[in-house]
Amino acid sequence: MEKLRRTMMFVPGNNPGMVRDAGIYDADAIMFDLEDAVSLGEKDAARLLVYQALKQVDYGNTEMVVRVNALDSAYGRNDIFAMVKAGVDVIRLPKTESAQDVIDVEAVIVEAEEKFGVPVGTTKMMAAIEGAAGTLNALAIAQSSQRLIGIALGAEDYVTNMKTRRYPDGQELFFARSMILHAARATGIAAFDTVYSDVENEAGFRAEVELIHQLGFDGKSIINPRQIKIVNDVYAPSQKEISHAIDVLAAIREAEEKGSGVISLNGKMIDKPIVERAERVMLLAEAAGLIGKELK
Ligand SMILES: CC(C)(COP(=O)(O)OP(=O)(O)OC[C@H]1O[C@@H](n2cnc3c(N)ncnc32)[C@H](O)[C@@H]1OP(=O)(O)O)[C@@H](O)C(=O)NCCC(=O)NCCSC(=O)C[C@@](O)(CC(=O)O)C(=O)O
Ligand SMILES: [Mg+2]
Repeated sequence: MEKLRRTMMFVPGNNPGMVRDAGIYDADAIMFDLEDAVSLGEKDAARLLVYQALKQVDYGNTEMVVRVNALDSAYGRNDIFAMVKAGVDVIRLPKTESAQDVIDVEAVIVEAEEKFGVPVGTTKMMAAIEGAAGTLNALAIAQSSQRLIGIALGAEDYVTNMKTRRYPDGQELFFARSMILHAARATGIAAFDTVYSDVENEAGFRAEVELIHQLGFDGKSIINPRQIKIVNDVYAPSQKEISHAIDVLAAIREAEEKGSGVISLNGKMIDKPIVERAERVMLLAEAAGLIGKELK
């Protein structure tokens, strides 16, 4: 079954209080950051803090992601070794520019898995695209490893690279968002939108979430627990969508029982993509607490 990742919450890896309590807010994924949220002087301490947290703190079933430093920095290799040893679920590469960036990081992950007796292939990856080169190479990046669960936009770095800034309507991100979405969908992996840095602007944040939901993103990187409910609200299906999904799934079950290939509901033909959408509506409805498992 598809794993829901509506929210991936960045948690600065050098903040002991935030790292310790990150699990209480019910983000779909927690993303400890060892890269840009951590100053150079704190890199080693942050790596140790995140390592200890992954080993000792109970984050329940929440997916644990760590954004490591780039491999060509003084920290990337040590970050990867420590996180693999700690049993992290997903390693996020920052500022991915090419398929080779992913292949290089994967090689270090394999080394670390072998060294620490972690079954090879266990550690998943995601790649953040944060500039023009990565955007143009999005498809090759998405195709570069079986370990990739998804690709993500990093808009703050992206707009800097593009010599612009972020605007309320997000026009400046349209090409990158489209490239990332198409690359993800073409390869069957997930697409994650970028952070919204103005935490106090809830209306602006909601408008951005509505836009990326409409475009088809699986979810969004976030930076503050207050952003979780807004994302979950926007991604929750309406009662009308849920009722329709229930009818679609009932119709397909009935058709299967009768051995019929063609299904119609209220005079409209129901085909595979409609059934797939109905299943996803039910998954999102269950995650939003709008239905019980028995209705799925
Ligand atoms: C923004 C702010 C300072 C606001 O602080 P405030 O104090 O006003 O927050 P409040 O709401 O008052 O906090 C209420 C309670 O929640 C706790 N709490 C808050 N935030 C929490 C959190 N994140 N994790 C766990 N706990 C948290 C807090 O400790 C308090 O707990 P308590 O005291 O117990 O009540 C704070 O949120 C924060 O630091 N965020 C993370 C920033 C960060 O990680 N940036 C790097 C990643 S982006 C990047 O690099 C760009 C990118 O690369 C991205 C891409 O690639 O997509 C690109 O290029 O675009
Ligand atoms: Mg960035």
